[in-house]
Amino acid sequence: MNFITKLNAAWAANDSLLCVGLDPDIERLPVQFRDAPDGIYQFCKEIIDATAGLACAFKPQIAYFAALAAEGQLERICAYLREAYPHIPLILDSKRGDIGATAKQYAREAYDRYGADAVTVSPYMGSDSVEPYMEWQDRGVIVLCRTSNPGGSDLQFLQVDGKPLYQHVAQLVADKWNANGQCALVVGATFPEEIRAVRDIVGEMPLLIPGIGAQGGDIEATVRAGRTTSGTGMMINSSRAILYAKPQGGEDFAAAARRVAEETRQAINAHR
Ligand SMILES: O=C(O)c1cc(=O)[nH]c(=O)n1[C@@H]1O[C@H](COP(=O)(O)O)[C@@H](O)[C@H]1O
Repeated sequence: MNFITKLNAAWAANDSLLCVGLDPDIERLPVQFRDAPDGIYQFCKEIIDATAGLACAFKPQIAYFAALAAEGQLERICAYLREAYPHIPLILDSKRGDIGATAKQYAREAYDRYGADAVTVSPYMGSDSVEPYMEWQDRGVIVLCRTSNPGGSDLQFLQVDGKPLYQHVAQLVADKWNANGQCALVVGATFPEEIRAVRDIVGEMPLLIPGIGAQGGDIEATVRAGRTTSGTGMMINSSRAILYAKPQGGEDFAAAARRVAEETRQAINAHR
């Protein structure tokens, strides 16, 4: 099953547009996981089990693993996701971008080493830097377009031939790079007007939308701007707000994560 088909099925199966981000910051993990040799894996596994019924995708961010030489634990997390929840897309967030020969190695890393269904990539080195990913025709290529961070405006809002640069990226992906129908775009929830502009350019193409939760993006404005005619079309990511949800009453961290994930899923669904 290819990435887009799997994503469509996951949207329907869990009635969810919520992507759960796996960004395990060692300093914020519950104390029992910090010194354990496989503590990052165990923490993420509990989060995955607590939220799998509520998510349309999981998105591990590679930096949290690579910084601690914990790629082995990321491999185990990906293997666990593929085995226990094969119907939920696994997005490796590594935001790669390099010349073709090197990009091919990054593609092998994402798709073969980690078995990801999709990977995030930067568009700024151009067509030949994303072509190697397209050789894996059943996998997704998620291209940065209008990122959620304030500094994204430095370049992405530059006017080029009468329109902002991020709109050129959306047009290029829709017209050329998406020939196999395997692309998606990243647009931040912190920029709902730009979500709408991108949706107008790309039709039904899926959007990965980080920026709700810890970054303060507005869920209602996001969903209204990004939904497709079928009320889907988005993987709305939340990482820290779910991973480090504050337990209430007798809850543990996983129950708190599940509660916040469910509240987020419902808040999204209220506006589809
Ligand atoms: O590609 C991404 O996932 C991404 C793009 C973007 O524009 N903004 C953004 O925050 N992200 C990622 O989405 C996640 C957001 O995390 P929270 O702010 O904790 O929900 C992090 O893993 C970021 O690296």
